[in-house]
Amino acid sequence: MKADVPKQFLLLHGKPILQHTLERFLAVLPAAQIILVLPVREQASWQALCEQHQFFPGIRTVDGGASRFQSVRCGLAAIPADARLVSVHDGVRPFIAPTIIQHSFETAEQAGSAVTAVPVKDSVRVIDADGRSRAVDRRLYHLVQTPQTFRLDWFRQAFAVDEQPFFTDCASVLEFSGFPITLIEGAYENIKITTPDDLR
Ligand SMILES: C[C@](O)(CO)[C@H](O)COP(=O)(O)O
Repeated sequence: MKADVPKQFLLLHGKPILQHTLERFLAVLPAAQIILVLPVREQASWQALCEQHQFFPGIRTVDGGASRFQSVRCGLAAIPADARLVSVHDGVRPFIAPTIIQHSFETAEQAGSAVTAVPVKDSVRVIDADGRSRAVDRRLYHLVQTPQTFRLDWFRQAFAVDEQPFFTDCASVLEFSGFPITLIEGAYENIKITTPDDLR
């Protein structure tokens, strides 16, 4: 992001991006237990931001790990044993629609998993080992987003494996253990704020 502060703490309309994201979930699921996973070095800054913006959501915050997989595991350890579903969302996806959050939980309740995704709109080319590119059928591809919601028992079993280099999201972790992945319709505006142009 080329900023001095972590991107989830940058202000959007005067509020930290992370606050926007959490407010979306709190509005849809007021009774859900939200666990915020943050790197240990960011915990104090987040508390300071909450004070500054008078944002006291009463949610549990835990220290993350060295990778996305390890951080999700840290969050998982804080989930009560009697919970049925777990949903993982990127803190930097503040434009998540309430309807998608609801649909994600409803689908996971029925199917065991609900992974938000949108069809690819542009043409797609794959770069082969020899450096040449070739066109592929874009109808075969979806762009994966969050939330990603799962049965908690599947999730715990899947996250007990050793971390693999191709784990880029929770869906790839559950798929590795053989659990079926059900896609639900996401939204193009549900962007992951990653680079300065995303913020604009
Ligand atoms: C989970 C995700 O948002 C799906 O597109 C993405 O894989 C997260 O990637 P990151 O590198 O952990 O931000």
